[in-house]
Amino acid sequence: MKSPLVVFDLDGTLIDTAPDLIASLNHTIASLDLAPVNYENLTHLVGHGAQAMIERACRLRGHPLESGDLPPLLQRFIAFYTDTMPGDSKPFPGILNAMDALKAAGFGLAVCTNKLEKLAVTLIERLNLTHYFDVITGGDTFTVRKPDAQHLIGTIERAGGTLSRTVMVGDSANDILVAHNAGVPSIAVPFGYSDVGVETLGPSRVIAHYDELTPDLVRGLLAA
Ligand SMILES: O=C(O)COP(=O)(O)O
Ligand SMILES: [Mg+2]
Repeated sequence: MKSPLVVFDLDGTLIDTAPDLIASLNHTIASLDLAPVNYENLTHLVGHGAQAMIERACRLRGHPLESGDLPPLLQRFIAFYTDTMPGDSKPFPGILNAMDALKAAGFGLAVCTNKLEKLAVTLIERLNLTHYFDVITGGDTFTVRKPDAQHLIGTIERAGGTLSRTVMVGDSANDILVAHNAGVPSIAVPFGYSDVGVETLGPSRVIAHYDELTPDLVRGLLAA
């Protein structure tokens, strides 16, 4: 039987990236003379990748984008974010111990994020976390992204895992939805960037701290 696989979302789940996402977004929209956004705004903006984040921020600031506006803004975002990474971004409390314990128990670990793959890989590299993961897939790795089941299914395939032995961990609607769509159990964390309470998203479990993310919890969800 294949080892269990735990697939993590990135922004708001593995890593607290909010300060750098906000700074990069504000650097980007400043070029249009738009007022900055804050953490409260971010929960409505993040989760669908950089393009959607920029489009939503511009709309929020009363400047809906026209076709052709986006590419230079996206380049500006990517350049600034790449230059500043890892910035103030850091792994959430307890996640490294939890991943160490999962790996020691023989579990595979993977990342399935709607962040652009290159940005996700670079951030994880600069935080020296690359060795934890069998695979990192982003919002542009496949032709579809979360909440489309194929993003998670493709991630599991690349990690050498199997659908019936996988649990998804995330902070937002797209993570719980992608797990539901792929038919795998999900664990929600309440400290990320969801604009609604994560318990309302229908996860299999909510954990308040990564101390709770043990091999036994994952085995229990897989057995249920
Ligand atoms: O960057 C985003 O918009 C989403 O990132 P996430 O899927 O890792 O939460
Ligand atoms: Mg997230």
